Amino acid sequence: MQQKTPPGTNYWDYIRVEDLLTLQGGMGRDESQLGNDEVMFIVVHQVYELWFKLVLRELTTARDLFMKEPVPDNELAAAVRSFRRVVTIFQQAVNHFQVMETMTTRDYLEFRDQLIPASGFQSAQLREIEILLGLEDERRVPLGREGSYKEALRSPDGSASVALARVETRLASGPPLREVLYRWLSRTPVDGPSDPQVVRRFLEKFVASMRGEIERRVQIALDKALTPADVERLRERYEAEVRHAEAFLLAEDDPGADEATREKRRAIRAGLVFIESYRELPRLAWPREILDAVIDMEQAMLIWRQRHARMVERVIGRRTGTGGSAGVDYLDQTALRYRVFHDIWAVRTVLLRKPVVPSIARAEDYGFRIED
Ligand code: HEM
Ligand SMILES: N[C@@H](CC(=O)c1ccccc1NC=O)C(=O)O
Repeated sequence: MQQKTPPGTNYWDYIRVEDLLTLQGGMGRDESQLGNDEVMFIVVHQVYELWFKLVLRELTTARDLFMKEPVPDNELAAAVRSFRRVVTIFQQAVNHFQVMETMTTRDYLEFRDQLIPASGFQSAQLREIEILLGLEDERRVPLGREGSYKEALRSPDGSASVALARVETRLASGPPLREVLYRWLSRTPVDGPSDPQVVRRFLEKFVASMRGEIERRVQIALDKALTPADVERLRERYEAEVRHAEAFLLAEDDPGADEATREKRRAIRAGLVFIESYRELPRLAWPREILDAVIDMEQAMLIWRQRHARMVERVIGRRTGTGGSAGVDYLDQTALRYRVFHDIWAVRTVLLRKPVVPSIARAEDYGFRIED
Protein backbone atom coordinates (compact mmCIF):
# COMPACT_ATOMS: atom_id res chain seq x y z
CA MET A 1 0.00 0.00 0.00
CA GLN A 2 1.24 3.44 -0.81
CA GLN A 3 2.17 5.48 2.22
CA LYS A 4 0.29 8.71 2.75
CA THR A 5 2.24 11.92 3.11
CA PRO A 6 1.70 13.06 6.70
CA PRO A 7 -0.53 16.12 6.82
CA GLY A 8 1.27 19.42 7.19
CA THR A 9 4.36 18.48 5.27
CA ASN A 10 4.70 21.27 2.82
CA TYR A 11 7.01 24.24 2.52
CA TRP A 12 4.63 26.94 3.73
CA ASP A 13 3.48 25.13 6.87
CA TYR A 14 6.95 23.97 7.83
CA ILE A 15 8.72 27.29 7.23
CA ARG A 16 5.71 29.27 8.53
CA VAL A 17 5.99 31.68 5.64
CA GLU A 18 2.61 33.36 6.13
CA ASP A 19 3.29 34.01 9.84
CA LEU A 20 6.73 35.36 9.04
CA LEU A 21 5.39 37.77 6.44
CA THR A 22 2.93 39.34 8.89
CA LEU A 23 5.69 40.61 11.18
CA GLN A 24 6.87 43.71 9.30
CA GLY A 25 4.13 46.18 10.27
CA GLY A 26 6.27 48.34 12.58
CA MET A 27 4.84 50.14 15.61
CA GLY A 28 1.41 50.62 13.97
CA ARG A 29 1.29 46.94 12.94
CA ASP A 30 0.28 48.09 9.45
CA GLU A 31 2.85 47.51 6.75
CA SER A 32 0.81 49.41 4.16
CA GLN A 33 1.56 52.61 6.08
CA LEU A 34 5.34 52.10 5.87
CA GLY A 35 7.77 53.08 3.15
CA ASN A 36 10.21 50.61 1.59
CA ASP A 37 13.14 51.93 3.65
CA GLU A 38 11.42 51.29 6.94
CA VAL A 39 10.30 47.78 5.96
CA MET A 40 13.89 47.06 4.90
CA PHE A 41 15.10 48.47 8.25
CA ILE A 42 12.77 46.12 10.12
CA VAL A 43 13.58 43.07 7.97
CA VAL A 44 17.34 43.45 8.33
CA HIS A 45 16.97 43.63 12.12
CA GLN A 46 14.74 40.56 12.13
CA VAL A 47 17.25 38.65 10.05
CA TYR A 48 19.96 39.56 12.57
CA GLU A 49 17.81 38.41 15.48
CA LEU A 50 17.32 35.04 13.78
CA TRP A 51 21.07 34.65 13.33
CA PHE A 52 21.57 35.61 17.00
CA LYS A 53 19.13 32.87 17.92
CA LEU A 54 21.26 30.26 16.17
CA VAL A 55 24.44 31.66 17.71
CA LEU A 56 22.91 31.30 21.19
CA ARG A 57 22.01 27.67 20.54
CA GLU A 58 25.56 26.81 19.42
CA LEU A 59 27.18 28.65 22.31
CA THR A 60 24.90 27.00 24.84
CA THR A 61 25.74 23.56 23.48
CA ALA A 62 29.47 24.32 23.61
CA ARG A 63 29.23 25.80 27.11
CA ASP A 64 27.38 22.73 28.37
CA LEU A 65 30.09 20.52 26.92
CA PHE A 66 32.91 22.42 28.66
CA MET A 67 30.97 22.25 31.93
CA LYS A 68 31.62 18.52 32.06
CA GLU A 69 34.58 17.41 34.15
CA PRO A 70 36.41 15.89 32.42
CA VAL A 71 35.40 17.23 29.02
CA PRO A 72 35.03 14.14 26.78
CA ASP A 73 37.81 14.33 24.18
CA ASN A 74 35.59 12.81 21.51
CA GLU A 75 33.19 15.76 21.74
CA LEU A 76 35.80 18.47 21.14
CA ALA A 77 35.29 18.22 17.38
CA ALA A 78 31.60 19.01 17.86
CA ALA A 79 32.48 22.11 19.89
CA VAL A 80 34.83 23.27 17.12
CA ARG A 81 31.98 22.83 14.64
CA SER A 82 29.71 24.95 16.84
CA PHE A 83 32.29 27.73 17.09
CA ARG A 84 32.93 27.59 13.35
CA ARG A 85 29.21 27.94 12.67
CA VAL A 86 29.12 31.03 14.89
CA VAL A 87 32.08 32.49 12.98
CA THR A 88 30.42 31.84 9.61
CA ILE A 89 27.16 33.40 10.80
CA PHE A 90 28.89 36.59 11.99
CA GLN A 91 30.94 36.77 8.79
CA GLN A 92 27.78 36.55 6.71
CA ALA A 93 25.77 38.83 8.97
CA VAL A 94 28.35 41.58 8.75
CA ASN A 95 27.52 41.91 5.07
CA HIS A 96 23.87 42.64 5.82
CA PHE A 97 24.96 46.13 6.88
CA GLN A 98 25.47 46.79 3.17
CA VAL A 99 21.72 46.41 2.69
CA MET A 100 21.20 49.14 5.32
CA GLU A 101 23.69 51.32 3.50
CA THR A 102 21.44 51.43 0.44
CA MET A 103 19.40 53.87 2.56
CA THR A 104 20.54 57.48 2.47
CA THR A 105 20.77 59.73 5.50
CA ARG A 106 17.69 61.70 4.48
CA ASP A 107 15.69 58.51 3.78
CA TYR A 108 16.46 57.33 7.28
CA LEU A 109 15.65 60.67 8.89
CA GLU A 110 12.10 60.28 7.50
CA PHE A 111 11.29 57.76 10.23
CA ARG A 112 14.20 57.94 12.67
CA ASP A 113 12.74 60.29 15.30
CA GLN A 114 9.79 58.00 15.90
CA LEU A 115 12.23 55.34 17.05
CA ILE A 116 13.40 57.34 20.12
CA PRO A 117 14.20 55.98 22.74
CA ALA A 118 14.42 52.52 21.10
CA SER A 119 17.84 51.33 20.00
CA GLY A 120 19.84 48.26 19.05
CA PHE A 121 21.12 48.64 22.59
CA GLN A 122 17.91 46.87 23.56
CA SER A 123 18.69 43.74 21.56
CA ALA A 124 18.33 41.23 24.39
CA GLN A 125 19.79 38.44 22.28
CA LEU A 126 23.05 40.31 21.64
CA ARG A 127 23.31 40.90 25.40
CA GLU A 128 22.64 37.20 25.94
CA ILE A 129 25.48 36.33 23.57
CA GLU A 130 27.81 38.60 25.56
CA ILE A 131 26.63 37.09 28.86
CA LEU A 132 26.97 33.52 27.62
CA LEU A 133 30.48 34.19 26.34
CA GLY A 134 31.42 35.85 29.63
CA LEU A 135 31.84 39.59 29.02
CA GLU A 136 32.56 41.11 32.41
CA ASP A 137 30.26 43.92 33.57
CA GLU A 138 33.25 46.17 34.43
CA ARG A 139 34.25 46.17 30.77
CA ARG A 140 30.94 47.53 29.58
CA VAL A 141 31.01 51.06 28.19
CA PRO A 142 28.45 53.28 29.95
CA LEU A 143 25.60 54.04 27.61
CA GLY A 144 25.37 57.61 28.84
CA ARG A 145 22.14 57.29 30.73
CA GLU A 146 21.37 56.18 34.27
CA GLY A 147 21.91 52.64 35.44
CA SER A 148 23.33 49.53 33.89
CA TYR A 149 22.74 48.00 30.48
CA LYS A 150 19.85 46.17 32.13
CA GLU A 151 18.06 49.43 32.89
CA ALA A 152 17.99 50.17 29.17
CA LEU A 153 15.92 47.02 28.73
CA ARG A 154 13.05 48.34 30.83
CA SER A 155 9.86 49.58 29.19
CA PRO A 156 9.59 53.38 28.84
CA ASP A 157 7.43 53.48 32.04
CA GLY A 158 10.20 51.72 33.98
CA SER A 159 8.46 48.35 34.21
CA ALA A 160 10.14 45.03 33.42
CA SER A 161 9.99 43.84 29.82
CA VAL A 162 10.30 40.62 27.83
CA ALA A 163 13.80 41.73 26.87
CA LEU A 164 14.84 42.18 30.49
CA ALA A 165 13.30 38.83 31.45
CA ARG A 166 15.29 37.16 28.68
CA VAL A 167 18.55 38.66 29.92
CA GLU A 168 17.79 37.80 33.57
CA THR A 169 17.02 34.20 32.60
CA ARG A 170 20.31 34.00 30.72
CA LEU A 171 22.24 35.44 33.67
CA ALA A 172 20.75 32.73 35.89
CA SER A 173 21.33 29.94 33.39
CA GLY A 174 24.81 28.84 34.44
CA PRO A 175 28.43 29.84 34.06
CA PRO A 176 29.70 31.61 30.95
CA LEU A 177 31.79 29.86 28.31
CA ARG A 178 34.94 31.76 29.38
CA GLU A 179 34.77 30.35 32.87
CA VAL A 180 34.30 26.69 31.88
CA LEU A 181 36.74 26.90 28.97
CA TYR A 182 39.41 28.34 31.28
CA ARG A 183 38.71 25.67 33.86
CA TRP A 184 39.26 23.05 31.17
CA LEU A 185 42.49 24.77 30.08
CA SER A 186 43.75 24.83 33.65
CA ARG A 187 43.49 21.05 33.74
CA THR A 188 45.83 20.63 30.74
CA PRO A 189 48.57 18.19 31.71
CA VAL A 190 51.63 20.39 31.14
CA ASP A 191 54.43 17.95 30.43
CA GLY A 192 53.23 15.69 33.21
CA PRO A 193 50.43 15.70 35.74
CA SER A 194 48.72 19.07 36.31
CA ASP A 195 50.46 20.05 39.51
CA PRO A 196 51.24 23.64 40.62
CA GLN A 197 54.98 22.94 40.96
CA VAL A 198 55.21 21.39 37.50
CA VAL A 199 53.27 24.34 36.08
CA ARG A 200 55.58 26.89 37.71
CA ARG A 201 58.74 25.12 36.53
CA PHE A 202 57.39 24.97 32.99
CA LEU A 203 56.58 28.69 33.00
CA GLU A 204 59.96 29.64 34.46
CA LYS A 205 61.77 27.65 31.76
CA PHE A 206 59.67 29.42 29.18
CA VAL A 207 60.54 32.88 30.53
CA ALA A 208 64.24 31.97 30.62
CA SER A 209 64.06 31.07 26.96
CA MET A 210 62.42 34.43 26.23
CA ARG A 211 65.33 36.21 27.93
CA GLY A 212 67.71 34.38 25.62
CA GLU A 213 65.85 35.76 22.63
CA ILE A 214 66.58 39.37 23.60
CA GLU A 215 70.30 39.15 22.77
CA ARG A 216 69.52 37.70 19.40
CA ARG A 217 67.10 40.50 18.56
CA VAL A 218 69.51 43.17 19.75
CA GLN A 219 72.19 41.61 17.53
CA ILE A 220 69.81 41.74 14.56
CA ALA A 221 69.23 45.43 15.27
CA LEU A 222 73.00 46.05 15.41
CA ASP A 223 73.50 44.19 12.14
CA LYS A 224 70.88 46.41 10.54
CA ALA A 225 73.16 49.34 11.45
CA LEU A 226 70.83 51.10 13.85
CA THR A 227 72.50 53.76 15.97
CA PRO A 228 73.69 52.73 19.45
CA ALA A 229 71.02 54.97 20.98
CA ASP A 230 68.32 53.25 18.92
CA VAL A 231 69.64 49.83 19.89
CA GLU A 232 69.60 50.84 23.55
CA ARG A 233 65.98 51.98 23.23
CA LEU A 234 65.08 48.71 21.58
CA ARG A 235 66.83 46.70 24.29
CA GLU A 236 64.81 48.52 26.92
CA ARG A 237 61.62 47.75 25.05
CA TYR A 238 62.49 44.06 24.73
CA GLU A 239 63.36 43.88 28.40
CA ALA A 240 60.08 45.52 29.37
CA GLU A 241 58.32 43.03 27.11
CA VAL A 242 59.90 40.08 28.92
CA ARG A 243 59.06 41.62 32.31
CA HIS A 244 55.44 41.90 31.20
CA ALA A 245 55.47 38.37 29.85
CA GLU A 246 56.87 37.04 33.11
CA ALA A 247 54.28 38.91 35.16
CA PHE A 248 51.54 37.56 32.90
CA LEU A 249 52.73 33.95 32.91
CA LEU A 250 53.44 33.82 36.64
CA ALA A 251 50.18 35.71 37.29
CA GLU A 252 51.91 38.60 39.06
CA ASP A 253 50.12 41.16 36.87
CA ASP A 254 47.25 41.73 39.31
CA PRO A 255 48.57 42.68 42.78
CA GLY A 256 45.05 42.49 44.26
CA ALA A 257 44.64 38.78 43.50
CA ASP A 258 45.12 36.20 46.26
CA GLU A 259 47.46 33.22 45.92
CA ALA A 260 44.70 30.72 45.10
CA THR A 261 43.49 32.91 42.22
CA ARG A 262 47.04 33.32 40.96
CA GLU A 263 47.59 29.59 41.01
CA LYS A 264 44.47 29.11 38.88
CA ARG A 265 45.59 31.80 36.44
CA ARG A 266 49.06 30.25 36.14
CA ALA A 267 47.48 26.90 35.32
CA ILE A 268 45.26 28.48 32.62
CA ARG A 269 48.14 30.40 31.08
CA ALA A 270 50.47 27.41 31.22
CA GLY A 271 47.78 25.33 29.49
CA LEU A 272 47.50 27.94 26.77
CA VAL A 273 51.23 28.31 26.24
CA PHE A 274 51.63 24.54 26.25
CA ILE A 275 48.91 23.88 23.67
CA GLU A 276 50.17 26.68 21.42
CA SER A 277 53.85 25.80 21.74
CA TYR A 278 53.49 22.08 21.06
CA ARG A 279 50.51 22.32 18.76
CA GLU A 280 51.89 19.67 16.39
CA LEU A 281 51.69 16.94 19.05
CA PRO A 282 48.76 14.74 18.03
CA ARG A 283 46.91 14.86 21.35
CA LEU A 284 46.93 18.64 21.24
CA ALA A 285 45.33 18.74 17.79
CA TRP A 286 41.76 19.29 19.01
CA PRO A 287 42.61 21.60 21.92
CA ARG A 288 44.51 23.83 19.51
CA GLU A 289 41.55 23.82 17.09
CA ILE A 290 39.36 24.95 19.99
CA LEU A 291 41.68 27.88 20.71
CA ASP A 292 41.84 28.88 17.04
CA ALA A 293 38.06 28.71 16.74
CA VAL A 294 37.51 30.80 19.88
CA ILE A 295 39.88 33.49 18.60
CA ASP A 296 38.12 33.40 15.23
CA MET A 297 34.82 33.85 16.99
CA GLU A 298 35.92 36.80 19.07
CA GLN A 299 37.57 38.39 16.03
CA ALA A 300 34.41 37.96 13.94
CA MET A 301 32.36 39.68 16.65
CA LEU A 302 34.82 42.55 16.97
CA ILE A 303 34.71 43.04 13.21
CA TRP A 304 30.91 42.97 13.37
CA ARG A 305 30.93 45.76 15.98
CA GLN A 306 33.45 47.78 14.02
CA ARG A 307 31.50 47.36 10.77
CA HIS A 308 28.25 48.38 12.48
CA ALA A 309 29.99 51.57 13.65
CA ARG A 310 31.17 52.40 10.12
CA MET A 311 27.66 51.86 8.75
CA VAL A 312 26.26 54.07 11.50
CA GLU A 313 28.83 56.80 10.76
CA ARG A 314 27.87 56.69 7.11
CA VAL A 315 24.11 56.85 7.71
CA ILE A 316 23.81 59.22 10.70
CA GLY A 317 27.28 60.74 11.12
CA ARG A 318 28.26 61.50 14.70
CA ARG A 319 24.89 62.49 16.08
CA THR A 320 23.47 61.24 19.39
CA GLY A 321 21.92 57.77 19.17
CA THR A 322 18.20 57.22 19.56
CA GLY A 323 19.13 55.21 22.66
CA GLY A 324 20.87 58.27 24.09
CA SER A 325 24.49 57.20 23.71
CA ALA A 326 27.26 59.19 22.04
CA GLY A 327 26.49 57.17 18.88
CA VAL A 328 29.54 56.27 16.82
CA ASP A 329 31.96 57.15 19.64
CA TYR A 330 30.16 54.76 21.95
CA LEU A 331 30.11 52.00 19.33
CA ASP A 332 33.81 52.42 18.52
CA GLN A 333 34.64 52.04 22.20
CA THR A 334 32.67 48.81 22.44
CA ALA A 335 34.53 47.44 19.41
CA LEU A 336 37.83 48.05 21.24
CA ARG A 337 36.81 46.97 24.72
CA TYR A 338 34.34 44.11 24.41
CA ARG A 339 36.77 41.24 24.62
CA VAL A 340 36.15 38.13 26.61
CA PHE A 341 39.06 35.78 26.04
CA HIS A 342 41.91 38.12 27.07
CA ASP A 343 44.38 35.38 27.93
CA ILE A 344 44.02 33.65 24.57
CA TRP A 345 44.94 36.94 22.88
CA ALA A 346 47.66 37.80 25.41
CA VAL A 347 49.47 34.53 24.95
CA ARG A 348 50.32 35.56 21.38
CA THR A 349 52.69 38.20 22.76
CA VAL A 350 54.73 35.65 24.67
CA LEU A 351 55.06 32.68 22.29
CA LEU A 352 58.51 31.63 21.13
CA ARG A 353 60.11 30.52 17.86
CA LYS A 354 59.97 26.75 17.53
CA PRO A 355 63.73 26.09 17.92
CA VAL A 356 63.89 27.85 21.30
CA VAL A 357 60.73 26.46 22.85
CA PRO A 358 61.93 24.49 25.90
CA SER A 359 62.01 20.79 25.15
CA ILE A 360 59.53 18.62 27.00
CA ALA A 361 60.39 15.40 28.76
CA ARG A 362 57.28 13.38 27.94
CA ALA A 363 56.46 14.14 24.32
CA GLU A 364 55.47 10.49 23.82
CA ASP A 365 52.54 11.01 26.22
CA TYR A 366 50.98 13.38 23.69
CA GLY A 367 51.10 11.12 20.66
CA PHE A 368 48.78 8.58 19.17
CA ARG A 369 49.26 5.91 16.52
CA ILE A 370 46.85 5.08 13.79
CA GLU A 371 49.24 2.67 12.08
CA ASP A 372 51.21 -0.17 13.60
C1 HEM B 1 20.73 52.61 9.84
C2 HEM B 1 20.89 51.60 10.63
C3 HEM B 1 21.43 51.69 12.02
C4 HEM B 1 21.84 52.78 12.74
C5 HEM B 1 21.87 54.23 12.31
C6 HEM B 1 22.26 52.30 14.03
C7 HEM B 1 22.74 53.11 15.04
C8 HEM B 1 23.07 52.69 16.29
C9 HEM B 1 23.53 53.53 17.36
C10 HEM B 1 23.72 55.04 17.27
C11 HEM B 1 23.71 52.78 18.45
C12 HEM B 1 24.18 53.23 19.84
C13 HEM B 1 23.07 53.19 20.81
C14 HEM B 1 22.21 54.42 20.74
O1 HEM B 1 22.50 55.40 21.41
O2 HEM B 1 21.22 54.38 19.97
C15 HEM B 1 23.42 51.42 18.06
C16 HEM B 1 23.53 50.33 18.88
C17 HEM B 1 23.31 49.03 18.47
N1 HEM B 1 22.86 48.64 17.24
FE1 HEM B 1 22.50 49.78 15.66
N2 HEM B 1 22.12 50.96 14.06
C18 HEM B 1 21.62 50.53 12.87
C19 HEM B 1 21.35 49.24 12.49
C20 HEM B 1 21.55 48.14 13.27
C21 HEM B 1 21.34 46.78 12.86
C22 HEM B 1 20.88 46.30 11.48
C23 HEM B 1 21.62 46.00 13.90
C24 HEM B 1 21.53 44.51 13.91
C25 HEM B 1 21.12 43.81 14.91
C26 HEM B 1 22.01 46.87 14.99
C27 HEM B 1 22.36 46.47 16.25
C28 HEM B 1 22.77 47.27 17.26
C29 HEM B 1 23.17 46.77 18.55
C30 HEM B 1 23.21 45.31 18.99
C31 HEM B 1 23.52 47.89 19.30
C32 HEM B 1 24.05 47.87 20.75
C33 HEM B 1 25.56 47.86 20.68
C34 HEM B 1 26.18 47.77 22.04
O3 HEM B 1 25.68 48.40 22.98
O4 HEM B 1 27.17 47.05 22.18
N3 HEM B 1 21.97 48.15 14.56
N4 HEM B 1 23.04 51.41 16.75
N1 LIG C 1 20.17 53.74 17.35
C1 LIG C 1 19.79 54.11 16.00
C2 LIG C 1 18.39 53.63 15.74
C3 LIG C 1 18.46 52.22 15.42
O1 LIG C 1 19.26 51.83 14.65
C4 LIG C 1 17.48 51.33 15.99
C5 LIG C 1 16.29 51.81 16.51
C6 LIG C 1 15.34 50.93 16.98
C7 LIG C 1 15.56 49.58 16.92
C8 LIG C 1 16.75 49.10 16.40
C9 LIG C 1 17.72 49.98 15.94
N2 LIG C 1 18.87 49.47 15.46
C10 LIG C 1 20.13 49.56 15.88
O2 LIG C 1 20.57 50.32 16.67
C11 LIG C 1 19.93 55.61 15.76
O3 LIG C 1 20.43 56.31 16.61
O4 LIG C 1 19.57 56.04 14.66
